[in-house]
Amino acid sequence: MSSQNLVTVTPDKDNDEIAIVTMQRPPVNSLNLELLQALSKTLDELSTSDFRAMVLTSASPTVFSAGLDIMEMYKPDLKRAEQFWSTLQDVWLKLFESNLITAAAINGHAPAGGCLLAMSCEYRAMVSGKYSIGLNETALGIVAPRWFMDCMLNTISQREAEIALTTGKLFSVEEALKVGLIDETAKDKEDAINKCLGFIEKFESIPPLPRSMTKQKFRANGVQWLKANKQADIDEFVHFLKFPQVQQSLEMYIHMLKSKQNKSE
Ligand SMILES: CCCC/C=C\CC(=O)SCCNC(=O)CCNC(=O)[C@H](O)C(C)(C)COP(=O)(O)OP(=O)(O)OC[C@H]1O[C@@H](n2cnc3c(N)ncnc32)[C@H](O)[C@@H]1OP(=O)(O)O
Repeated sequence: MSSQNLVTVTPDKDNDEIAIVTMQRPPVNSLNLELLQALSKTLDELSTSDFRAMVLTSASPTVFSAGLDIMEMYKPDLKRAEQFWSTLQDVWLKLFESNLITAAAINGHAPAGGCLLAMSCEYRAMVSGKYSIGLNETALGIVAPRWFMDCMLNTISQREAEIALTTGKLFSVEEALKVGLIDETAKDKEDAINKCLGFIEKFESIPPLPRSMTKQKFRANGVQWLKANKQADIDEFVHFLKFPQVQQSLEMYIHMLKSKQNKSE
């Protein structure tokens, strides 16, 4: 699939000022460099378009996004790893600080980087079912960067976030609702999108500029560190990938994912 098709933008059928942004990198929307580049380009285009709001969702029936593509971190080409991390930083900054009203229709699992994308939006509706969401990095033997943590702190309490991150917790849909990691549950993807549209409707009579400036002021503390330390953060990521223990943990995790699949065959 060409990178152009990895993300589609469709106007909502009843309101052409709302973009439905769909990630479609089968099977699980894992965020590789190309998907991140497509997201970054889409966010640039949306920021200068007539759209005033976006709903982020996925074309997969059971996965919103499986997070970062582990193959980008396992035995990586270091130049590509730098570009990969820098693009992830850009996607996060563009989405977290977007002028648009942003909502996530989470139609399946959203671990790690998938949770980051959802948390970067202003509102989250998640389809009920045996899905999970959270920052599970420690369970993989890796450490979430501090801007992932800052992003979670914009959503849930410091105490809940610290326990969740240190234990690598993946929340069930009910648990996520209870701690405020998601705002509402939905019966299916269509219902999740409708709930996002309901959230967007709240701003019907609010002028866009003061709205987005207010949002950005609330979010300024979270982005300040990354903006001041972009290159140091890239260097730390690349340095971290060079540790044999990190590569070993990733290798074990990849085997676990593959053997999980063999078992269910
Ligand atoms: C300093 C570093 C900081 C890093 C910060 C962030 C880190 C991350 O985001 S790391 C990624 C964390 N993600 C996960 O832990 C999720 C892993 N995946 C799953 O748990 C399941 O795949 C999921 C629940 C999302 C979906 O389950 P299923 O629908 O049952 O699918 P499969 O598990 O069978 O997967 C299908 C296929 O996709 C491959 N896969 C899954 N996730 C990833 C991934 N994140 N990266 C790359 N590839 C992934 C999986 O191995 C299967 O591949 P095949 O065997 O080749 O079909």
